[in-house]
Amino acid sequence: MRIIPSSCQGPAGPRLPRAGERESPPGGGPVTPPAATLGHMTSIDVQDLTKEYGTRRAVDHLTFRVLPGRVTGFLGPNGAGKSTTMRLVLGLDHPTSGSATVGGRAYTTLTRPLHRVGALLDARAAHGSRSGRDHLRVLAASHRIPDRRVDGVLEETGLGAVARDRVRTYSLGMCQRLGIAAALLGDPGVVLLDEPSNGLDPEGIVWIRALLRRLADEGRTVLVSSHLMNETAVFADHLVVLGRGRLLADTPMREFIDARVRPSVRIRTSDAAALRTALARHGHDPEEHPDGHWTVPGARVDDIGRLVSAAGVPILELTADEGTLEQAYLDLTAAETEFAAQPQEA
Ligand SMILES: Nc1ncnc2c1ncn2[C@@H]1O[C@H](COP(=O)(O)OP(=O)(O)OP(=O)(O)O)[C@@H](O)[C@H]1O
Repeated sequence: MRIIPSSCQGPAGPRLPRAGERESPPGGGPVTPPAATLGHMTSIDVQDLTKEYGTRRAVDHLTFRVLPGRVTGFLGPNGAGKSTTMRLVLGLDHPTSGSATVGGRAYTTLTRPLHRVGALLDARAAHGSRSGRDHLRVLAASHRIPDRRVDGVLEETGLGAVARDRVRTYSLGMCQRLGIAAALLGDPGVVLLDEPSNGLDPEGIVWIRALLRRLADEGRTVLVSSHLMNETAVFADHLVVLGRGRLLADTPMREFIDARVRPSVRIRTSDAAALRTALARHGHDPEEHPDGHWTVPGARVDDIGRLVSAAGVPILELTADEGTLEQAYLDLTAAETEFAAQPQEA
């Protein structure tokens, strides 16, 4: 969900159930314990989840689990169903079939939901005529959260200095920070963020990386959608990838890349003939590039370093190219991209 507002005003964002609206668990089940005692009860479970809008299937028999203690990156091309899945987890939409639960319970049945799940879906949700602080105070009051927590999350998200300014004067990055502050207000064990880096400046990007890492290290369940591959590669431990509403991958980050991108070694030399001869002698088939550097596909940097050194080849640069998340992601989703350019007709 990419959003480019000129202020935080815009269509009303999703309204989370208020404390007074809580429902008893179906069948009179146990009351939800406070966040501090949740432990293993914070996983998100998506089970055979399907959502159709008319004839359009946005989510298609999706099954995956998001576990605590790690940051899970939620990836997929435009229209893949990421936001719809998040909305279904948050009870903001009803599934056509299947289920999405948090700690084994549907979101709408949670007692003190803001203490269990914090979410940023739409940074424009805040009312522009209120100050950032008042926006959070209203939210806090409706969930019986003390005002001191409001000041805590304002400081934590770097909004302390602008807390009393009207939200309509906020930049997109400030709106994102306010949305994240709202998500953290109840100190929840589960955090869902839809493109939190959108609009953040470089300092904000570094800040969100550290925040996500801390939330995971504290044992929380963290699900973060993003279109920024380089960013996701930095903050995510695990990936869930969708394509056309279906699950394409549910795997640790490193395994995802290693399974799809063959590592190679990059070399620059002042003696190309000597390099080629030395590599060919050991069965390598290097590729020359227009800017003068060479790559050795499927090789390890230690092995190549040793053999070119033994052969006396002058080396200007020698680096391991381990493959990027972007390369692996594009390889996986190439056939899935809904809005990929159509082949031009002759
Ligand atoms: N309320 C709705 N009514 C009709 N169709 C919808 C609705 N919400 C989503 N869709 C459709 O469902 C599909 C999945 O959309 P969704 O927003 O979940 O994808 P996404 O992966 O979050 O995309 P993006 O990365 O562009 O934000 C799209 O085809 C979208 O047009």
